[in-house]
Amino acid sequence: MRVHLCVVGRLRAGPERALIDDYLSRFDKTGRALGLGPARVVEVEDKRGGGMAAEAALLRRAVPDGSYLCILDERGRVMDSPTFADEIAARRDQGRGDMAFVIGGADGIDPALRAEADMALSFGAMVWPHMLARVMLAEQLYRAASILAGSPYHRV
Ligand SMILES: C[S@@+](CC[C@H](N)C(=O)[O-])C[C@H]1O[C@@H](n2cnc3c(N)ncnc32)[C@H](O)[C@@H]1O
Repeated sequence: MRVHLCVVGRLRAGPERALIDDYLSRFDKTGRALGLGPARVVEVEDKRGGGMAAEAALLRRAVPDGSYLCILDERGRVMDSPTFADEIAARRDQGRGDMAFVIGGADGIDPALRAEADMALSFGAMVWPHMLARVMLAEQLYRAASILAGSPYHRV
């Protein structure tokens, strides 16, 4: 199952980008034997200032048809890492070819796109900057693959 991180805004080279690349390449390596991956990041940017609706149009184009769509939103469902891993495994086992995660920009995700999502995932009630949300998602994807592989990366 391919994994797409569809995000608003371009992230320049720097520590956040290095972490994302590292976690996603670890996810790809660990996930290969599990039928997970590869993961890719698609950055969209609306340069005309069209706001959330314009960003939503770009994000919809970035999400492959038939994807299981999970938006990231502080009002979404909070879950522990093993449950997140189970969610991903369940989509794979349902035969989904693609799972897409959407992270919004400074204004968040357009309500119409939010309503189209199959799931809303929260990293807690606090609002995080989008670049940190990307790093956290990349790490949780790697953690999920490690849990499913039975490797000792995740310890409670
Ligand atoms: C700076 S936040 C935007 C917050 C915006 N004020 C709003 O009302 O949604 C940018 C993006 O990061 C993600 N994000 C931020 N905090 C989050 C959290 N606690 N859980 C999940 N995603 C989060 C969301 O995708 C959000 O659209």
